[in-house]
Amino acid sequence: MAPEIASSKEAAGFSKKKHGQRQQREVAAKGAYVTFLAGKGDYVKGAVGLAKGLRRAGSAYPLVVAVLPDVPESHRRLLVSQGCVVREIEPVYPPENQTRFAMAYYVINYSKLRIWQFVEYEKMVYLDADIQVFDNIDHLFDLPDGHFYAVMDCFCERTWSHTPQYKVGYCQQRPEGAPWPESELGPPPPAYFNAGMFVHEPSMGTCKRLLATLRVTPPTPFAEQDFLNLFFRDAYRPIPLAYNLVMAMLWHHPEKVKLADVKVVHYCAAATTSEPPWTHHGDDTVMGIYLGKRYLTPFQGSKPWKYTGEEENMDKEDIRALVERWWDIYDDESLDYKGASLATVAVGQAAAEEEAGADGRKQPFRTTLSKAGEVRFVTAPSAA
Ligand SMILES: O=c1ccn([C@@H]2O[C@H](COP(=O)(O)OP(=O)(O)O)[C@@H](O)[C@H]2O)c(=O)[nH]1
Ligand SMILES: OC[C@H]1O[C@H](O[C@@H]2[C@@H](O)[C@H](O)[C@@H](O)[C@H](O)[C@@H]2O)[C@H](O)[C@@H](O)[C@H]1O
Repeated sequence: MAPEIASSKEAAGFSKKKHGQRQQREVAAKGAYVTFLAGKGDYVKGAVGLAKGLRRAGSAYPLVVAVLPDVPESHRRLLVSQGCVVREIEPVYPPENQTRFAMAYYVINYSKLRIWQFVEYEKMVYLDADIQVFDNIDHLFDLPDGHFYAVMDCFCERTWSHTPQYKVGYCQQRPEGAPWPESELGPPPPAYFNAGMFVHEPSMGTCKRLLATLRVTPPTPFAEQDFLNLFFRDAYRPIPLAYNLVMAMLWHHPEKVKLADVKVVHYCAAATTSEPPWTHHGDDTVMGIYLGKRYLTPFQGSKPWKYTGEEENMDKEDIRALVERWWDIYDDESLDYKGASLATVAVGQAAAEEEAGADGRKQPFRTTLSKAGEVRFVTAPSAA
């Protein structure tokens, strides 16, 4: 069955039934921001930073954090203490397939599709946990219904090296650059968005169609981002770069970036290092993909909580300044949630034991690189 393409109305989850639901949901909250959290690692810092950044920007909407079952209780309590609405979601996996994702861990990102189930909200703005909001963007909730809004991505990073665009040097951000070889490859690819930030309308009908279509859609390197671009191809409406500055734009298309106008920064630059990422940073939990001579380490690069400034492109002054701005918000105690503490954050022994694992040791894992691109998870030798 060919993958189903959502119509504009479909994209809004609009259906006759929806109108009925909408009447029933008159009291439904108009909207909420939503992010996604998986695992026991440091992305929780990103979610806390995002909650504080939205507060600093004076947002009127709550932040929902969709957590996979493996997010520890201590991280959930921390998020609640920062005023977040924590909602556990079931993982979503793509059909079995031998595809190699651009990043091995992208397979967990399919679980983002669960946020279409949050039908208590009429409209949601999704933000990756490695995003920070520096200006109020609440006006996005007033965008016309019936479309899928997101910022166009850039094809110039190594993470795109598997694509025909990268091979011919074509990027949608600069179509006047290397022209798309239409005679050889047919029409250029349709506008393609970065799935780290988007405006969508939750609907059970749309969620069911997303999951049913996913079951018959072979996975591709950019995982749920590729899938969402396919499913919402007709409903997609590009919004300005200011709403999701994909970091690589700073060195691939600097002429398109006016930092003073940027409202949302996406710390998503993957970096490459000559040393295996775990030795490079002495951190057993860092994953990496072997590219032949170098390792692609998604977690380093521009992730503020892992930032060293040592990797390729990361030593640029504007990157350093943006990372500092992220930390200024994260460390600002005046931005902590002051509401009724729905839960105290017991980060004491109990939580530490919980995270250390049954045998009391921190459970590191590490990829071992049997050959370029193939990644297997094994226990870190040091912990053996
Ligand atoms: O171990 C992980 C990896 C990813 N994520 C979530 O999945 C999103 C997308 O992953 P990532 O940011 O690494 O993708 P990028 O945009 O950097 O390619 C993150 O922002 C987090 O919200 C997570 O919670 N834990
Ligand atoms: O699972 C696929 C992921 O694909 C995207 O990450 C990529 C993409 O943006 C490339 O264009 C960049 O070159 C790359 O650095 C970046 O990691 C989304 O940001 C992320 O949320 C998630 O959907």
